[in-house]
Amino acid sequence: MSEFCIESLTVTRINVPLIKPISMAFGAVSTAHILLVRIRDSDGVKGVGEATLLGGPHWNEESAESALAIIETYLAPAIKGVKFSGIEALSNRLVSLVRRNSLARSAVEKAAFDLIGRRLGVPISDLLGGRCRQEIPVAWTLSNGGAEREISDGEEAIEKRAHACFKLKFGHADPSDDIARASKIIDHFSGRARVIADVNQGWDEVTAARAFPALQEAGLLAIEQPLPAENLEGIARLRHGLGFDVIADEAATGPEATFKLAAALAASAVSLKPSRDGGLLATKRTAAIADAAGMKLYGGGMIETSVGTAASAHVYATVPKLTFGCELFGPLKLVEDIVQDSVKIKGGALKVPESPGLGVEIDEEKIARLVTGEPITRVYLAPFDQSENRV
Ligand SMILES: O=C(O)C[C@H]1C=CC(=O)O1
Ligand SMILES: [Mn+2]
Repeated sequence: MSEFCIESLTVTRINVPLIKPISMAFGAVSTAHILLVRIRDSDGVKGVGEATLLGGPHWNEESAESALAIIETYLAPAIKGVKFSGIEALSNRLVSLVRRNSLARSAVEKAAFDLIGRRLGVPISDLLGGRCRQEIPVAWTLSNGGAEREISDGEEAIEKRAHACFKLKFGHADPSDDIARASKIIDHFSGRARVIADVNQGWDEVTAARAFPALQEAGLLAIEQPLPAENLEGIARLRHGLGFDVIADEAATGPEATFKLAAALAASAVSLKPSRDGGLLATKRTAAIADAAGMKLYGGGMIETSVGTAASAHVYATVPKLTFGCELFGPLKLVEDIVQDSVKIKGGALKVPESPGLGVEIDEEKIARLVTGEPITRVYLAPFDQSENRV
Protein backbone atom coordinates (compact mmCIF):
# COMPACT_ATOMS: atom_id res chain seq x y z
CA MET A 1 0.00 0.00 0.00
CA SER A 2 1.22 3.48 -0.78
CA GLU A 3 1.99 5.82 2.11
CA PHE A 4 -0.89 7.72 3.70
CA CYS A 5 -2.15 9.01 7.05
CA ILE A 6 -5.55 9.51 8.72
CA GLU A 7 -6.24 13.21 8.28
CA SER A 8 -9.52 13.62 10.09
CA LEU A 9 -11.66 11.83 12.66
CA THR A 10 -15.10 13.03 13.68
CA VAL A 11 -17.61 11.56 16.11
CA THR A 12 -21.35 12.00 15.65
CA ARG A 13 -23.78 11.23 18.47
CA ILE A 14 -27.13 9.83 17.44
CA ASN A 15 -30.04 8.57 19.52
CA VAL A 16 -32.26 6.08 17.72
CA PRO A 17 -35.40 4.82 19.51
CA LEU A 18 -36.14 1.10 19.50
CA ILE A 19 -39.44 0.06 17.89
CA LYS A 20 -40.27 -1.73 21.18
CA PRO A 21 -38.28 -1.40 24.39
CA ILE A 22 -36.25 -4.46 25.41
CA SER A 23 -36.40 -5.27 29.13
CA MET A 24 -33.07 -6.43 30.50
CA ALA A 25 -32.00 -7.28 34.04
CA PHE A 26 -30.88 -3.68 34.66
CA GLY A 27 -33.92 -1.91 33.15
CA ALA A 28 -35.81 -1.32 29.92
CA VAL A 29 -33.72 -0.17 26.97
CA SER A 30 -35.76 2.04 24.67
CA THR A 31 -33.05 3.95 22.78
CA ALA A 32 -29.79 3.00 21.05
CA HIS A 33 -27.11 5.57 21.87
CA ILE A 34 -24.83 5.58 18.87
CA LEU A 35 -21.39 7.06 18.35
CA LEU A 36 -20.50 7.16 14.69
CA VAL A 37 -16.77 7.53 14.04
CA ARG A 38 -15.85 8.82 10.60
CA ILE A 39 -12.28 8.99 9.35
CA ARG A 40 -10.75 10.27 6.12
CA ASP A 41 -7.24 9.63 4.88
CA SER A 42 -4.77 11.85 3.03
CA ASP A 43 -6.03 10.44 -0.30
CA GLY A 44 -9.65 11.31 0.55
CA VAL A 45 -10.74 7.72 1.25
CA LYS A 46 -13.31 7.42 4.05
CA GLY A 47 -14.17 4.87 6.71
CA VAL A 48 -16.97 4.62 9.28
CA GLY A 49 -17.30 2.73 12.56
CA GLU A 50 -19.95 2.48 15.26
CA ALA A 51 -20.17 2.05 19.00
CA THR A 52 -23.70 1.58 20.30
CA LEU A 53 -24.38 1.87 24.00
CA LEU A 54 -27.56 0.64 25.62
CA GLY A 55 -27.93 3.78 27.71
CA GLY A 56 -25.56 4.71 30.53
CA PRO A 57 -22.99 2.45 32.18
CA HIS A 58 -25.54 -0.30 32.91
CA TRP A 59 -24.66 -3.10 30.49
CA ASN A 60 -20.96 -2.67 31.23
CA GLU A 61 -18.84 0.19 32.55
CA GLU A 62 -18.98 2.30 29.39
CA SER A 63 -21.51 5.01 28.56
CA ALA A 64 -22.04 7.16 25.48
CA GLU A 65 -20.52 10.07 27.38
CA SER A 66 -17.41 8.17 28.44
CA ALA A 67 -16.85 6.61 25.01
CA LEU A 68 -17.19 10.02 23.36
CA ALA A 69 -14.67 11.56 25.76
CA ILE A 70 -12.20 8.69 25.27
CA ILE A 71 -12.37 8.91 21.48
CA GLU A 72 -12.14 12.69 21.29
CA THR A 73 -9.59 13.23 24.04
CA TYR A 74 -7.26 10.24 23.76
CA LEU A 75 -7.75 8.26 20.56
CA ALA A 76 -8.31 10.89 17.86
CA PRO A 77 -5.23 13.04 18.59
CA ALA A 78 -2.99 9.98 18.64
CA ILE A 79 -3.91 8.69 15.21
CA LYS A 80 -4.53 11.93 13.30
CA GLY A 81 -1.68 12.82 10.96
CA VAL A 82 0.36 9.72 11.86
CA LYS A 83 1.66 7.56 9.01
CA PHE A 84 -0.62 4.54 8.72
CA SER A 85 1.28 1.26 8.94
CA GLY A 86 -1.48 -1.35 9.28
CA ILE A 87 -4.56 -2.19 11.34
CA GLU A 88 -2.74 -4.49 13.80
CA ALA A 89 -0.36 -1.64 14.62
CA LEU A 90 -3.21 0.86 14.90
CA SER A 91 -5.27 -1.44 17.10
CA ASN A 92 -2.26 -2.11 19.31
CA ARG A 93 -1.60 1.64 19.58
CA LEU A 94 -5.19 2.20 20.73
CA VAL A 95 -4.75 -0.48 23.45
CA SER A 96 -1.51 1.10 24.63
CA LEU A 97 -3.19 4.51 24.87
CA VAL A 98 -6.42 3.43 26.50
CA ARG A 99 -6.97 0.43 28.77
CA ARG A 100 -10.39 -1.25 28.52
CA ASN A 101 -12.93 1.29 27.10
CA SER A 102 -13.48 -1.32 24.40
CA LEU A 103 -16.52 0.24 22.76
CA ALA A 104 -14.60 3.45 22.14
CA ARG A 105 -11.58 1.61 20.71
CA SER A 106 -13.71 -0.70 18.61
CA ALA A 107 -15.50 2.18 16.85
CA VAL A 108 -12.16 3.62 15.70
CA GLU A 109 -10.78 0.23 14.65
CA LYS A 110 -13.96 -0.58 12.66
CA ALA A 111 -13.61 2.74 10.80
CA ALA A 112 -9.98 1.86 9.97
CA PHE A 113 -11.07 -1.55 8.64
CA ASP A 114 -13.74 0.10 6.48
CA LEU A 115 -11.21 2.56 5.09
CA ILE A 116 -8.56 -0.10 4.32
CA GLY A 117 -11.17 -2.38 2.73
CA ARG A 118 -12.23 0.50 0.48
CA ARG A 119 -8.61 1.37 -0.38
CA LEU A 120 -7.92 -2.22 -1.38
CA GLY A 121 -11.34 -2.85 -2.93
CA VAL A 122 -12.11 -5.87 -0.72
CA PRO A 123 -14.73 -6.62 1.94
CA ILE A 124 -13.47 -6.58 5.53
CA SER A 125 -13.99 -10.33 5.83
CA ASP A 126 -11.15 -10.76 3.27
CA LEU A 127 -8.83 -8.78 5.58
CA LEU A 128 -9.73 -11.13 8.46
CA GLY A 129 -8.83 -14.39 6.75
CA GLY A 130 -11.76 -14.80 4.36
CA ARG A 131 -15.24 -16.20 4.77
CA CYS A 132 -16.32 -19.61 5.95
CA ARG A 133 -19.94 -18.71 5.16
CA GLN A 134 -21.90 -16.10 3.18
CA GLU A 135 -24.95 -16.13 5.48
CA ILE A 136 -25.30 -16.34 9.26
CA PRO A 137 -28.43 -17.68 11.03
CA VAL A 138 -29.97 -14.89 13.16
CA ALA A 139 -31.84 -15.25 16.45
CA TRP A 140 -34.59 -12.81 17.47
CA THR A 141 -34.94 -11.33 20.96
CA LEU A 142 -38.34 -11.52 22.65
CA SER A 143 -38.65 -9.29 25.68
CA ASN A 144 -41.76 -7.23 25.99
CA GLY A 145 -43.53 -8.67 28.95
CA GLY A 146 -45.36 -11.97 29.13
CA ALA A 147 -45.39 -15.24 27.24
CA GLU A 148 -48.53 -14.50 25.21
CA ARG A 149 -47.21 -11.29 23.65
CA GLU A 150 -43.79 -12.78 23.09
CA ILE A 151 -45.28 -15.86 21.41
CA SER A 152 -47.21 -13.63 19.03
CA ASP A 153 -44.03 -11.57 18.36
CA GLY A 154 -42.16 -14.82 17.73
CA GLU A 155 -44.82 -16.07 15.31
CA GLU A 156 -44.65 -12.78 13.41
CA ALA A 157 -40.82 -13.01 13.29
CA ILE A 158 -40.99 -16.59 11.94
CA GLU A 159 -43.56 -15.63 9.34
CA LYS A 160 -41.60 -12.58 8.17
CA ARG A 161 -38.04 -13.88 8.36
CA ALA A 162 -38.02 -17.56 9.38
CA HIS A 163 -35.94 -17.21 12.56
CA ALA A 164 -35.08 -20.58 14.11
CA CYS A 165 -33.78 -19.27 17.45
CA PHE A 166 -35.24 -16.88 20.02
CA LYS A 167 -33.46 -15.10 22.83
CA LEU A 168 -35.39 -14.29 25.98
CA LYS A 169 -34.19 -11.60 28.35
CA PHE A 170 -34.30 -12.73 31.98
CA GLY A 171 -33.59 -11.00 35.26
CA HIS A 172 -36.07 -8.11 35.16
CA ALA A 173 -38.88 -10.34 36.49
CA ASP A 174 -39.04 -12.76 39.36
CA PRO A 175 -37.01 -15.90 38.47
CA SER A 176 -40.07 -18.17 38.82
CA ASP A 177 -41.95 -15.94 36.34
CA ASP A 178 -38.99 -16.06 33.94
CA ILE A 179 -38.96 -19.88 34.14
CA ALA A 180 -42.72 -20.18 33.58
CA ARG A 181 -42.51 -17.77 30.63
CA ALA A 182 -39.57 -19.63 29.09
CA SER A 183 -41.31 -23.02 29.48
CA LYS A 184 -44.41 -21.78 27.64
CA ILE A 185 -42.36 -20.23 24.83
CA ILE A 186 -40.07 -23.28 24.45
CA ASP A 187 -43.13 -25.58 24.31
CA HIS A 188 -44.93 -23.37 21.83
CA PHE A 189 -42.02 -23.19 19.35
CA SER A 190 -40.85 -26.77 19.89
CA GLY A 191 -39.50 -28.26 16.65
CA ARG A 192 -39.48 -24.85 14.94
CA ALA A 193 -37.19 -22.61 17.02
CA ARG A 194 -34.78 -23.11 19.92
CA VAL A 195 -34.57 -20.75 22.91
CA ILE A 196 -31.60 -19.05 24.61
CA ALA A 197 -32.11 -16.99 27.80
CA ASP A 198 -29.88 -14.01 28.66
CA VAL A 199 -29.79 -12.95 32.34
CA ASN A 200 -27.31 -10.08 31.85
CA GLN A 201 -25.60 -10.88 35.21
CA GLY A 202 -28.94 -10.58 37.02
CA TRP A 203 -28.88 -13.67 39.28
CA ASP A 204 -26.78 -14.87 42.18
CA GLU A 205 -25.51 -18.43 42.44
CA VAL A 206 -28.37 -19.72 44.62
CA THR A 207 -31.02 -18.23 42.33
CA ALA A 208 -29.34 -19.84 39.33
CA ALA A 209 -28.96 -23.20 41.13
CA ARG A 210 -32.70 -23.21 41.81
CA ALA A 211 -33.62 -22.18 38.27
CA PHE A 212 -31.33 -24.45 36.24
CA PRO A 213 -33.06 -27.85 36.76
CA ALA A 214 -36.43 -26.40 35.69
CA LEU A 215 -34.87 -24.71 32.65
CA GLN A 216 -33.12 -27.95 31.66
CA GLU A 217 -36.41 -29.82 32.05
CA ALA A 218 -38.12 -27.18 29.88
CA GLY A 219 -35.60 -27.77 27.07
CA LEU A 220 -33.60 -24.51 27.12
CA LEU A 221 -30.78 -24.48 24.57
CA ALA A 222 -28.42 -22.18 26.50
CA ILE A 223 -28.26 -19.53 29.21
CA GLU A 224 -26.18 -16.38 28.77
CA GLN A 225 -24.31 -14.63 31.59
CA PRO A 226 -26.50 -15.78 34.49
CA LEU A 227 -24.12 -14.51 37.22
CA PRO A 228 -22.09 -11.32 37.59
CA ALA A 229 -19.11 -11.34 35.22
CA GLU A 230 -16.58 -11.65 38.06
CA ASN A 231 -18.08 -14.82 39.52
CA LEU A 232 -16.23 -17.44 37.49
CA GLU A 233 -16.16 -20.01 40.32
CA GLY A 234 -19.94 -19.80 40.72
CA ILE A 235 -20.53 -20.68 37.07
CA ALA A 236 -17.95 -23.48 37.22
CA ARG A 237 -19.86 -25.00 40.17
CA LEU A 238 -23.24 -24.61 38.44
CA ARG A 239 -22.05 -26.12 35.16
CA HIS A 240 -21.14 -29.46 36.67
CA GLY A 241 -23.37 -32.01 34.90
CA LEU A 242 -25.59 -29.32 33.40
CA GLY A 243 -27.58 -30.32 30.29
CA PHE A 244 -27.51 -26.99 28.46
CA ASP A 245 -24.80 -24.53 27.47
CA VAL A 246 -23.67 -21.55 29.52
CA ILE A 247 -22.63 -18.66 27.26
CA ALA A 248 -20.26 -16.01 28.61
CA ASP A 249 -21.01 -12.47 27.45
CA GLU A 250 -20.18 -9.63 29.86
CA ALA A 251 -17.41 -11.84 31.33
CA ALA A 252 -15.74 -12.48 27.97
CA THR A 253 -14.12 -9.09 27.53
CA GLY A 254 -11.56 -10.23 24.96
CA PRO A 255 -8.85 -12.87 24.50
CA GLU A 256 -7.32 -12.68 28.00
CA ALA A 257 -10.67 -12.87 29.80
CA THR A 258 -11.72 -15.74 27.53
CA PHE A 259 -8.51 -17.61 28.37
CA LYS A 260 -9.38 -17.20 32.08
CA LEU A 261 -12.95 -18.38 31.48
CA ALA A 262 -11.65 -21.48 29.74
CA ALA A 263 -9.11 -22.22 32.47
CA ALA A 264 -11.77 -21.80 35.19
CA LEU A 265 -14.31 -23.94 33.23
CA ALA A 266 -16.63 -20.97 33.72
CA ALA A 267 -18.50 -21.23 30.38
CA SER A 268 -19.15 -23.82 27.70
CA ALA A 269 -19.72 -21.15 25.02
CA VAL A 270 -18.75 -17.55 24.31
CA SER A 271 -20.77 -14.75 22.75
CA LEU A 272 -18.45 -12.81 20.44
CA LYS A 273 -18.78 -9.02 20.27
CA PRO A 274 -16.32 -6.65 18.60
CA SER A 275 -17.68 -3.72 20.64
CA ARG A 276 -17.10 -5.52 23.95
CA ASP A 277 -13.75 -7.00 22.85
CA GLY A 278 -12.18 -3.76 21.58
CA GLY A 279 -12.45 -4.44 17.86
CA LEU A 280 -12.57 -7.04 15.12
CA LEU A 281 -9.01 -8.26 15.66
CA ALA A 282 -9.69 -8.84 19.37
CA THR A 283 -12.87 -10.74 18.47
CA LYS A 284 -10.94 -12.92 16.06
CA ARG A 285 -8.45 -13.80 18.85
CA THR A 286 -11.26 -14.33 21.35
CA ALA A 287 -12.89 -16.78 18.94
CA ALA A 288 -9.62 -18.67 18.44
CA ILE A 289 -9.04 -19.07 22.18
CA ALA A 290 -12.62 -20.17 22.87
CA ASP A 291 -12.54 -22.63 19.99
CA ALA A 292 -9.19 -24.07 21.10
CA ALA A 293 -10.70 -24.61 24.57
CA GLY A 294 -13.62 -26.55 23.07
CA MET A 295 -16.14 -23.78 23.73
CA LYS A 296 -19.00 -23.11 21.32
CA LEU A 297 -19.40 -19.70 19.70
CA TYR A 298 -22.32 -17.30 19.29
CA GLY A 299 -22.22 -14.06 17.29
CA GLY A 300 -23.42 -11.44 19.79
CA GLY A 301 -25.00 -8.07 19.05
CA MET A 302 -25.58 -4.69 20.73
CA ILE A 303 -28.65 -3.54 18.75
CA GLU A 304 -26.44 -1.67 16.33
CA THR A 305 -27.30 0.01 13.02
CA SER A 306 -26.20 -1.61 9.76
CA VAL A 307 -22.72 -0.11 10.27
CA GLY A 308 -21.87 -2.00 13.48
CA THR A 309 -23.95 -4.98 12.34
CA ALA A 310 -21.97 -5.31 9.10
CA ALA A 311 -18.66 -5.05 10.99
CA SER A 312 -19.67 -7.93 13.28
CA ALA A 313 -21.05 -9.95 10.36
CA HIS A 314 -17.70 -9.73 8.54
CA VAL A 315 -15.74 -11.13 11.45
CA TYR A 316 -18.36 -13.79 12.34
CA ALA A 317 -18.29 -14.95 8.71
CA THR A 318 -14.59 -15.80 9.13
CA VAL A 319 -15.00 -17.90 12.31
CA PRO A 320 -14.84 -21.60 11.33
CA LYS A 321 -17.36 -22.89 13.89
CA LEU A 322 -20.24 -20.60 14.86
CA THR A 323 -22.48 -23.17 16.53
CA PHE A 324 -25.28 -20.88 17.72
CA GLY A 325 -25.34 -18.50 14.73
CA CYS A 326 -25.73 -14.83 15.66
CA GLU A 327 -28.09 -12.18 17.00
CA LEU A 328 -27.31 -9.46 14.47
CA PHE A 329 -30.91 -8.24 14.22
CA GLY A 330 -30.06 -4.68 15.41
CA PRO A 331 -31.30 -2.66 12.41
CA LEU A 332 -34.69 -4.41 12.58
CA LYS A 333 -35.21 -3.28 16.19
CA LEU A 334 -34.51 0.40 15.43
CA VAL A 335 -37.10 2.88 14.15
CA GLU A 336 -34.58 3.95 11.52
CA ASP A 337 -31.28 2.71 10.11
CA ILE A 338 -28.53 5.13 9.05
CA VAL A 339 -27.44 3.53 5.79
CA GLN A 340 -28.82 3.63 2.27
CA ASP A 341 -29.53 -0.12 2.08
CA SER A 342 -29.77 -1.97 5.38
CA VAL A 343 -28.09 -5.35 5.80
CA LYS A 344 -30.44 -8.07 4.53
CA ILE A 345 -32.02 -10.60 6.89
CA LYS A 346 -34.27 -13.20 5.35
CA GLY A 347 -34.80 -16.93 5.44
CA GLY A 348 -33.59 -16.82 9.06
CA ALA A 349 -30.15 -15.56 8.07
CA LEU A 350 -28.17 -12.39 7.57
CA LYS A 351 -26.40 -12.00 4.25
CA VAL A 352 -22.83 -10.80 4.81
CA PRO A 353 -22.32 -7.64 2.67
CA GLU A 354 -20.06 -8.09 -0.35
CA SER A 355 -18.93 -4.60 -1.40
CA PRO A 356 -15.54 -3.22 -0.30
CA GLY A 357 -15.02 -2.28 3.36
CA LEU A 358 -18.09 -2.75 5.53
CA GLY A 359 -20.20 -2.98 2.39
CA VAL A 360 -22.75 -0.39 3.56
CA GLU A 361 -23.08 3.29 2.66
CA ILE A 362 -24.17 5.78 5.29
CA ASP A 363 -27.10 8.08 4.51
CA GLU A 364 -26.24 11.65 5.52
CA GLU A 365 -29.86 12.82 5.41
CA LYS A 366 -31.00 10.16 7.84
CA ILE A 367 -28.09 10.93 10.14
CA ALA A 368 -28.83 14.66 10.08
CA ARG A 369 -32.45 13.92 11.09
CA LEU A 370 -31.37 11.71 13.98
CA VAL A 371 -28.79 14.03 15.52
CA THR A 372 -30.77 15.63 18.32
CA GLY A 373 -28.02 17.38 20.21
CA GLU A 374 -29.74 16.27 23.38
CA PRO A 375 -27.73 15.06 26.33
CA ILE A 376 -27.54 11.31 26.30
CA THR A 377 -28.24 10.22 29.86
CA ARG A 378 -31.90 10.89 30.10
CA VAL A 379 -34.51 8.75 28.56
CA TYR A 380 -33.56 5.17 28.51
CA LEU A 381 -33.94 3.54 31.89
CA ALA A 382 -37.49 2.67 32.81
CA PRO A 383 -38.14 2.67 36.55
CA PHE A 384 -36.98 -0.60 37.99
CA ASP A 385 -37.82 -1.68 41.50
CA GLN A 386 -34.80 -3.39 43.02
CA SER A 387 -36.24 -3.49 46.52
CA GLU A 388 -37.93 -6.88 46.25
CA ASN A 389 -36.29 -10.03 47.42
CA ARG A 390 -36.23 -12.06 44.23
CA VAL A 391 -34.97 -15.45 45.40
O1 LIG B 1 -26.49 -9.76 24.67
C1 LIG B 1 -26.68 -8.70 25.25
O2 LIG B 1 -26.53 -8.67 26.47
C2 LIG B 1 -27.00 -7.44 24.51
C3 LIG B 1 -28.39 -7.27 24.15
C4 LIG B 1 -28.58 -6.81 22.81
C5 LIG B 1 -29.62 -7.46 22.25
C6 LIG B 1 -30.03 -8.42 23.14
O3 LIG B 1 -30.94 -9.23 22.99
O4 LIG B 1 -29.24 -8.38 24.24
MN1 LIG C 1 -25.83 -10.88 26.53
